[in-house]
Parts: sequence; C-alpha cells; structure tokens
Amino acid sequence: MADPSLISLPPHHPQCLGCGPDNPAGLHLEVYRDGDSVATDVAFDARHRGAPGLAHGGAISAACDDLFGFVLYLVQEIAVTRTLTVNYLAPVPLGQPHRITARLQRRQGRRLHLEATGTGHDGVTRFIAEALFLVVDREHFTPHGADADVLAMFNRPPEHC
Ligand SMILES: CC(C)(COP(=O)(O)OP(=O)(O)OC[C@H]1O[C@@H](n2cnc3c(N)ncnc32)[C@H](O)[C@@H]1OP(=O)(O)O)[C@@H](O)C(=O)NCCC(=O)NCCS
Ligand SMILES: CCCCCCCCCCCC(=O)O
Repeated sequence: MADPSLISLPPHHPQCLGCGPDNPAGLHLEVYRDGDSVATDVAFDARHRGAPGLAHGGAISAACDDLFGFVLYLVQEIAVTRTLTVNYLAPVPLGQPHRITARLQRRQGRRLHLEATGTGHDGVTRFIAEALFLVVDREHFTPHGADADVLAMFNRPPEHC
C-alpha cells in the first residue's frame, strides 16, 4: 500500500499475534487508516495452511480480529472482542495478496459493531466478518502486564498514536 495519503497505524504491541513485528509466529500485519476505515494487505503462507494450498479459517479469523483492533484507534477507545463471525465465501489460496478493510458499522454505548471485507487483488471477495467489541477499562489489561504507554495509544487521534 504505497498511497501517501494513507496513515500508517502502530502495532498493538511488538509481540501481538496479528501485527507485532517481533512475534515469529505472527501475521505481521501492516495497517493503514483510509478515512473512516482501516486496511491491510495480507498474503497467507505455508505457516497458515489449512487444507492443502489454502489458508486456514482460523488464520483468516485472526487477521480480521486483529484488524478490528485497529478501528479502536479511530474510535479512540479500548475494547475487546466479545463475538466474531466470519463468512468464508470462497477458498483463500496461499500466497495471493488479499486486502482486508474494516470499519465501525455502528456504536451503541459500550458496544462497537464492526465489519470487514477481504478481497483478493483479482477483485474476488472471499470473506466478510462482523464483530462485537465491548469497551473496557484499562484495568481489564493492567493485571496481565499491559503498560500505560501501550494503553494510551488507543485514546489518541490516530495521527498521534
Ligand atoms: C468483553 C467482556 C469484558 C465483557 O464483560 P462485561 O463488561 O462484564 O460485559 P457484560 O457481559 O456485562 O456485557 C456488557 C454489555 O454488552 C452487552 N452484550 C454482551 N454480549 C453481547 C452480545 N453477544 N450481543 C449483544 N450485546 C451483548 C450486554 O448485554 C451488556 O449490555 P448493557 O451494558 O446494556 O447491559 C468480558 O466478557 C471479557 O473479558 N471477555 C473476554 C474478551 C477477550 O478476551 N476477547 C479476546 C481478546 S480481545
Ligand atoms: C495491551 C492493550 C491492548 C488493547 C486492545 C487491543 C485489541 C486488539 C485486538 C486483538 C484481538 C484479540 O486479541 O482477539
């Protein structure tokens, strides 16, 4: 994604399964803001194999879940996944880049309803996802080792996080 109008968003933390650059088992998602949406280009590889030649549904689900976690920078809230539904519309071949785009569909109090679409560079939409994230206090994370700097990122405007 080389468009200079897109804002690069920081990983949740270096070891995050979805976006952490230092997680050897991670998806290493690089995520950008594009207006009210966030987006990443992902090509699943042999580590993410389900059926031969195809991406594992759990890997696809993890990518969607993590990308939803970037919408939080736009909402400027800390929230966690309560439900996640993925519709697998077509098999996702390994090694083929797919763009996943996610956004807030609506908010009701603590409830953030999120939606995402995964489309190959061939124009075929192969999966869509919906999630309910619930806004939580930072005390949800602090007993488990999250530090204040990481948590503060979620409450800043995305160009400053
Ligand atoms: C998400 C979590 C913090 C919510 O716990 P909680 O704060 O006690 O939330 P509640 O169960 O009281 O639900 C909060 C609100 O969401 C609503 N809600 C919960 N599940 C819902 C669902 N599936 N659909 C619609 N509304 C739902 C509740 O009705 C409640 O609404 P209200 O505020 O109007 O009463 C807790 O379930 C949790 O920690 N889950 C684990 C999250 C996680 O680890 N996710 C993966 C990593 S991000
Ligand atoms: C340490 C602070 C983390 C703040 C919340 C980030 C949520 C990112 C989404 C992760 C999805 C998941 O873990 O299921």
